[in-house]
Amino acid sequence: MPIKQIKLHKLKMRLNDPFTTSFGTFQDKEFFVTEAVDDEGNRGFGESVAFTSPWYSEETVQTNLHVMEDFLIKTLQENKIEHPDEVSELFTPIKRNNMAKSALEGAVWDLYAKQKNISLAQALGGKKTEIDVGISIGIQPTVDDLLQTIDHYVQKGYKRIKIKIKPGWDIDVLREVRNHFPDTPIMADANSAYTLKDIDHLKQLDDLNLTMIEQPLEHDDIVDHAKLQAVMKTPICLDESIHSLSDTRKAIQLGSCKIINIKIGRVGGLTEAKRIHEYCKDNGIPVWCGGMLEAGIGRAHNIALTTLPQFILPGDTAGSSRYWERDIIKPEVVVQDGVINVPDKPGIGYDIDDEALEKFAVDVKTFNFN
Ligand SMILES: O=C(O)CCC(=O)C1=CC=C[C@@H](O)[C@@H]1C(=O)O
Ligand SMILES: [Mg+2]
Repeated sequence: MPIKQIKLHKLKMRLNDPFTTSFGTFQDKEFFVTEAVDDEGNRGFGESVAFTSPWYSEETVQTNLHVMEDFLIKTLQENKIEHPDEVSELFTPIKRNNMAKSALEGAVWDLYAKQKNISLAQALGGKKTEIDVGISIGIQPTVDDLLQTIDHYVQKGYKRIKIKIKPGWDIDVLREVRNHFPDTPIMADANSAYTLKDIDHLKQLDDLNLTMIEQPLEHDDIVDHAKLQAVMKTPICLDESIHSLSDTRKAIQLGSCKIINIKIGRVGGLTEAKRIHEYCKDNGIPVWCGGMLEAGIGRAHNIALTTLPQFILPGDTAGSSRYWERDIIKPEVVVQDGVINVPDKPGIGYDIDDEALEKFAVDVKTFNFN
């Protein structure tokens, strides 16, 4: 699948609304659309997910650019790739920087699927033709705002509601939510806002029939989470702690969690995401596909991954309009009654809106291959 050229389109897009988590609030999103072109003119696309500040992980838009242009693209230029699974192997000597790796690997996967004239879902081995999705709601100004926002999305049929929590905005708020929505699948994402000192406080969550509590403790912990899971009925789901199949194996063996949130960028790409999926399937661990407020290309990759069988819980892949007035793909991702129909066109299955790509681009770098 010889690549002739890689392009890094740096985009800046404004979210419809500010997004608040236990770390803070932002509304402008900068990221890279990666483009891999072959000598037949096929174009494969990926999308980076690191934010402009290192609050979710150690990576940022700037570190992604540095590692892609100074290391990863060189590695792709120096090696002939026959299958996208080879990319993560080639990138192994470069430590961590998973989001940079994933952004480029995603473009290679999309290019490969287009060259084979199959959908990305088929290339990954996925069989589902539609996927159930939930929605993630950032921290709201008041409980009433939260209840109204939840009601809006429950009426739209989203299959699960994810609520951000942090000390001072947790048990009472969730109790209020549960009173208003007694039968709706509800989960909470703490983004590492608690420690084991909060163990008794967190155990109150067990009365609220949550589907899970996501990443309650430190962003790189699996030992304390095992201690917490041992005394909590509510399943713990790990997000930030899981960067690889190796982390997954250790977390499952230690009993640190009962559910894994797989984010393609966080684990270094689709090949590693597939490996984590297979391990969880073999060990009876449900997985779901997390989100990083992606634009349409990242959303399309998440949809393709979610067609694999162990993605049995609704993920965070909402419709494009959840975040964007205008997306960079055509058609946009649409959710109907909490369901997305998986596109069966070659590759990611959505066309790139080149006009939108140009409109939101603040810089484009081109790397030619010999
Ligand atoms: O992309 C989406 O719709 C979900 C986004 C989301 O919930 C998150 C994105 C990034 C960090 C966190 O705030 C949170 C998460 O941890 O899953
Ligand atoms: Mg999370």
